[in-house]
Amino acid sequence: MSGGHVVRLAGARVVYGHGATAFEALRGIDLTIRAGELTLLLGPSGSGKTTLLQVMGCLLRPTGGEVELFGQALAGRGPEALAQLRLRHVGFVFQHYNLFPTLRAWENVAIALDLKQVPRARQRAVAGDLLERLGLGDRQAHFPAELSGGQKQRVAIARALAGRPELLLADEPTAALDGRTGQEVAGVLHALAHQDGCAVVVVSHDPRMERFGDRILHLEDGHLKDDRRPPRPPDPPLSPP
Ligand SMILES: Nc1ncnc2c1ncn2[C@@H]1O[C@H](COP(=O)(O)OP(=O)(O)OP(=O)(O)O)[C@@H](O)[C@H]1O
Repeated sequence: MSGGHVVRLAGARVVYGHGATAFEALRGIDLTIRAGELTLLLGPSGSGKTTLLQVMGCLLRPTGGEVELFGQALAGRGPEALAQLRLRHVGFVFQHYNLFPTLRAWENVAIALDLKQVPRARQRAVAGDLLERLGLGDRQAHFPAELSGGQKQRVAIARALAGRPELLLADEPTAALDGRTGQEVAGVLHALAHQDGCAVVVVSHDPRMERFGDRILHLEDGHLKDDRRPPRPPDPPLSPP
């Protein structure tokens, strides 16, 4: 495989368990993820979507096949090298936000800046800029319990962006949100791909996400089914109104 793409998988397989209980969750995935696009990954429960996201994010080493991140093959790299790759290049967003309840919004973002070794004196300002950008300038000192679901998810996106990732992986980011808020969060993710050139991959059951996908991939029983483009992707502003 050659470089130039954010992620490339060739014949990627994942088998969970051993012997009689072995289960093949991914059965030979060939896939390229490009910068500047939102790739939407759809599929029924148990089809392997989260497993595929974990392989792309170096959280899970495939049982077989090849994975390349930024043109670098992952085979043979140890856990520490994979952790460094993740830290430098990949941001994660989850359905349930995974915010620390005892930390304020800006502190939840600053945690990620700490890992990136941004000096402590700068962290508040950088976290503030990120939250401002996501429309949360006036919510920086709030605790998660004082924020709406959409605001919590935007804090989680700000935290994922703290490391300036080239690859943003989101697992059901709108599943816990109502329609309008889900659309706003989807618009933020879409804008990150289009305005910042990030490669964004979103796993979703949510049909409302479809219009935000530049590419739509369908996973069934560990196989990729097809790849189609909707006729006209929207171009919403980054900050919700
Ligand atoms: N750690 C594990 N050990 C054994 N089997 C697992 C493990 N993780 C996932 N699986 C199985 O692998 C298959 C794919 O799981 P995965 O979580 O990737 O699916 P999914 O498409 O994300 O599902 P959902 O939409 O329900 O989250 C499922 O059948 C699941 O039961």
